[in-house]
Amino acid sequence: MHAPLKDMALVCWDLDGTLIDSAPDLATALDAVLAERGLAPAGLAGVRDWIGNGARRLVERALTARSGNAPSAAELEAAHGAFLDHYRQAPCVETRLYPGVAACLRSLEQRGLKQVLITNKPGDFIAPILQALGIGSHFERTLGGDALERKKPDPVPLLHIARELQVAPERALMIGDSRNDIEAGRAAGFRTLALSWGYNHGEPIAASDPDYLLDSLEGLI
Ligand SMILES: O=C(O)COP(=O)(O)O
Ligand SMILES: [Mg+2]
Repeated sequence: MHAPLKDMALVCWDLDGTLIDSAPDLATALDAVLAERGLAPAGLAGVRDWIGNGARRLVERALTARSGNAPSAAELEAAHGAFLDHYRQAPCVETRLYPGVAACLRSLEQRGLKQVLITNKPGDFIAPILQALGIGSHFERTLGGDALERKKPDPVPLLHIARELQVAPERALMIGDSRNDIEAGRAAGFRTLALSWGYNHGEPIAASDPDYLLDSLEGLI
């Protein structure tokens, strides 16, 4: 068995930038919100740099960058609501699985590993996207960014899942594309695996010093 999975019982997957390239549909919704406010689009590049800490932070970063000012609480509230409305209408039009994802999820399941999804994305969007892409059946649990008081990089969601599934932290692996995943995993006492293709606020994920770093999921199968 490959080193990252040795002695593991539980694999916790991040969603955006790890399993799915969701930036195009996020950009469509975000750009609609910006256009309604007379602001220039965020585009794919903006989304890729600003995603990772949940929808509200994505909208806040976009408004701040494109208007030159941080939004007031009321402006942010309204724009966040508008973003969720737009995204809800089309969460999985251009969103795609990254190469090797479906095969990897199948392979790990066949080896008897428990698999769960821990994302900072609002929970309502998880099932429609997983279903549209045909990977929903592989996860014993899914946890959205609004499910608990705290989200990644806080370890709370990871520890919550490990407790629920009765797996010791040292037998759990967090796999993700961003420093939020690696910091959460380390703080939870999990092993950490970073994937190089996702979104990490414009920085190389190696800077977060994960236990393992892969450029392809072939390395896990
Ligand atoms: O910030 C988001 O909404 C995406 O978060 P994720 O990378 O934790 O799936
Ligand atoms: Mg991610």
